[in-house]
Amino acid sequence: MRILTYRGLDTAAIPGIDKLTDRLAADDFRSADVKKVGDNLYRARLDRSNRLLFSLYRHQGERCALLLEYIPSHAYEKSRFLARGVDIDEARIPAADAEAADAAPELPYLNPALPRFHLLDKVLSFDDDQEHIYQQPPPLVIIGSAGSGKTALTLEKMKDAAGDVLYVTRSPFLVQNARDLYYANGWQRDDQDVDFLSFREYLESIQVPDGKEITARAFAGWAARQRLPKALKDSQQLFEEFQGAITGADPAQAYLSRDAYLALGVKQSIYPQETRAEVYDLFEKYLRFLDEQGWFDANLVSHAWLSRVTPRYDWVVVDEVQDLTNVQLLLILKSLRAAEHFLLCGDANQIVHPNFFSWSKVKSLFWQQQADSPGTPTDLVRILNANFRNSPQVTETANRLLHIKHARFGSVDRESNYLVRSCGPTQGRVGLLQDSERVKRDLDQRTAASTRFAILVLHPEQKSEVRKFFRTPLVFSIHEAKGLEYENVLLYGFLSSEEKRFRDIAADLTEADLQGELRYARARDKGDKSLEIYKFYINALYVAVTRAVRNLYLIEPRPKQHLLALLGLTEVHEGVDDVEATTSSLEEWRHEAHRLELQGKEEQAAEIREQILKQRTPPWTVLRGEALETLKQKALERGEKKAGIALMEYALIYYDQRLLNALIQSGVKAAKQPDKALATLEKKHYLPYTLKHPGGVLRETEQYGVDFRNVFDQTPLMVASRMGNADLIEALLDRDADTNLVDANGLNAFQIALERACADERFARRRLPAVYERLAPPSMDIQVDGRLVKLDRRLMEYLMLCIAMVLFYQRLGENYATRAALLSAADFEEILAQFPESIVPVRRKKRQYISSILAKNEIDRDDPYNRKLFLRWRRGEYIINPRLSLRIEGDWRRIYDVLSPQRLGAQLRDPLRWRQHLVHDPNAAAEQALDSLRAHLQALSDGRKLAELSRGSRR
Ligand SMILES: Nc1ncnc2c1ncn2[C@@H]1O[C@H](COP(=O)(O)OP(=O)(O)OP(=O)(O)O)[C@@H](O)[C@H]1O
Repeated sequence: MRILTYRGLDTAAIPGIDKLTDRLAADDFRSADVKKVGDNLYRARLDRSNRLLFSLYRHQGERCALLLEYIPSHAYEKSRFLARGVDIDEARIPAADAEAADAAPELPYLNPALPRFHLLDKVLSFDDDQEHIYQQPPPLVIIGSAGSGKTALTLEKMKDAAGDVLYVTRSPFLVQNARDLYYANGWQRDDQDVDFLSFREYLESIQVPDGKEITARAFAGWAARQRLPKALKDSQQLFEEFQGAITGADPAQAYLSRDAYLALGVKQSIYPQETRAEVYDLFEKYLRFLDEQGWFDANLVSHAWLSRVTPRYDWVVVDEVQDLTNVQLLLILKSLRAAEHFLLCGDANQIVHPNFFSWSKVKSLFWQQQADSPGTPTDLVRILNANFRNSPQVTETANRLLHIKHARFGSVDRESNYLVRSCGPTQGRVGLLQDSERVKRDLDQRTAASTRFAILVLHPEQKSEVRKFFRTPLVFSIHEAKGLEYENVLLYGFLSSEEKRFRDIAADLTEADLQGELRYARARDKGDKSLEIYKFYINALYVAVTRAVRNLYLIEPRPKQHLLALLGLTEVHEGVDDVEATTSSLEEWRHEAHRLELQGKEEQAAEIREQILKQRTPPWTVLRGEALETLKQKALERGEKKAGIALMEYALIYYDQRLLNALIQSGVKAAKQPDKALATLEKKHYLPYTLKHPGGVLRETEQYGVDFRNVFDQTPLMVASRMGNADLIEALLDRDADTNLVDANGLNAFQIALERACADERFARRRLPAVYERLAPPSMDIQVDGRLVKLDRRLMEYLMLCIAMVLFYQRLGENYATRAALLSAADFEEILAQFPESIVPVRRKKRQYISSILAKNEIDRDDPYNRKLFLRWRRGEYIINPRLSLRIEGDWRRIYDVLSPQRLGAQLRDPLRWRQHLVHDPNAAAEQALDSLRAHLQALSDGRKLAELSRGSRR
């Protein structure tokens, strides 16, 4: 058996490791005392009390043991790889033998020369190029085609960096994905603080810009309202020109002057000289449009922010750098404490519209930055040219395209001048299909229900043509296709829609022009503008082809085209028997819709939900806004009994003590015994959420979507969380339930479980750990002093802010009404004391520690890591900073708009009577106190200073 060691495992520090690995290598599992302790997790015996954890794999018929973790003194509960909180009884776990490896998963690639492996979401053995780059110090620019492992390698390199680290890329989807990969399998490093930010979030972390970022869609809407001359009809192209040529390219200015724009060289603009004046007129209109309609342009903001950004990172990683402009990149690099501590990766061949990205520009940007620090390395660029994602057949076609592009237009630049070596795990097919009714019908039948088959067209208008023949919702124009990948891809009329262009591209090339390696060559005719325009078409085709992981099909009405012949596609197939016929489950379609939504492909996601999932809107009325007001009227003013009960239920769910008081006063007796009423309510409304087999809940999610709202404005995830049903939570998360949605109190599902745990010690001990693990969102977006702060869930501040939100309802009203007190360290201490160790370690539960966190995050405290979460009202008493905002479902909302101050209340108390006729009603005084608290919160939210307010003294 082959032995491989995880890169994070320090074998030198493990006693008896050599003897044990010898035994494993000899397949002697018996002497190694191997036992199975988890899913592909085995433990072997090092000595009496120490153990080693490993996994089994196969590679090309060979058995492999992958050593993962040292477990000293039976301390399985501290293991990174075993699920937290495991309880392993060594005497009861089954023994395993070496044959277990024969059924183990296959490793797609294994470098024969490297004994160490890496681990993200899966095991990786780096090839020689990857390993070489992995060993290089920064600065580094890693260039590689799609699927060459840039992201994987970069993330592994990032793990070696201590201090403050930034990972930034344009697409929010990629950011989320990268973060998940990074922390997969329980990875953590205490001396590292990583921000995973999309470029927009990065801008916001310097200063949140006013308005919303302009989108291609909004731009297209604006462009449609202009009278555009024919040459400027393509709004996407115009958008690219504004964002890549007029703004963004020159960091020295926000945008080019008219003269500077007109003077741009042929290669610096999409448009020929004669149309540029009109383009610039439109650009000026665009600037006005942004201003008037409250949009912002990321380049313009980036330029403005150059004067605000300060160094705050020790390491910066920029992924998909080709999607960023020069000014954006400069803004990122300026956040570095040491200018050369960066890692950039990207692929110039994946640019669809020419946005004027070039590696030489990136390099010169770096050199400008470095002007005053000579002695930095000159050779920054490293190239990855393997492909681990696509089948060899698809890679071969992509390589041919690179050849054609090279032969016709010269190299994009010296750095993007390489072919791709396929390490693709599976074989595939590339074929041309007959454009006939029968083929299309058969193809549709095989693919309509499959999430693994997508159709790509060049122009958005072609989508409606495709829909005449194909039912699949997975139809994309090339601009939408970037970043997507599917097992099977059909290009429909891709070349025929621009036959002349593609004919001109293929020109008189012959097979002989497509041989050998690419050599760096400049374009044949630099002045020929048309060549620039053609690049769009060839790049588009390149991107389209590389979306296919395994099989690529083309249907062309006119299949006899020279370019197709150059790609080796001369034979037209009439049968589609080879095409995989799959019916994806509803589950898979749900995932697909969700994945597309995350990537901003709303149109296709909506189509899936409508056509395939057939989701409906629930028939009931959700209690919010007007419906809630009407209910209040019926219950409180008209005294309707049924309405009274419904309103009481609402008040109980939302800790609305004021509403409960009103109900008691209007004679709803049950409201006097909230605990009893709550138990009844849970039986009445939440029973299906407590069952071991929650089929009823899941069926409802199938009808209405996983995040539907019940009458109380709660999603199924929120209710499952409230009931502490970890299995149901798991099932809902598997269906992509959204953990960020909030209820009518502004609390998300995780905070709802916290709310319960704060009030119920048993829940905190028994239910909270499993819920916490699954539901706490990785970070909270907060805004303080106009800047975005991503509060990571690993921080104590995250938990403290969440608890403060919960205590707002549970304690603040009572504290203030009875003692004129707010929230203190004692309140937090009391709550945290009942949380289990796995959530909060003992040292973090101590009063002193809690006080230090409150103090460190006071708004006026001078501390570099102050997140300004709390306002100190008076000594030892706090509220959440009223000037703090939270991002809720995409929009910034001030904290006391998210929470509901009108719900602050205190329990009714009996009037005090003394002598014979003197009566004091404490309830009126309490209400008065709370009114003044509400007024204070409002004033502080509006920007008044605490010192300006007259605060009541303690009673
Ligand atoms: N050495 C390796 N062995 C096996 N699989 C690998 C290896 N390196 C990368 N991969 C896998 O190949 C796939 C592509 O890698 P990755 O996403 O890092 O590529 P990329 O260059 O960033 O691609 P893109 O430009 O499309 O984002 C991933 O599934 C990754 O896990």
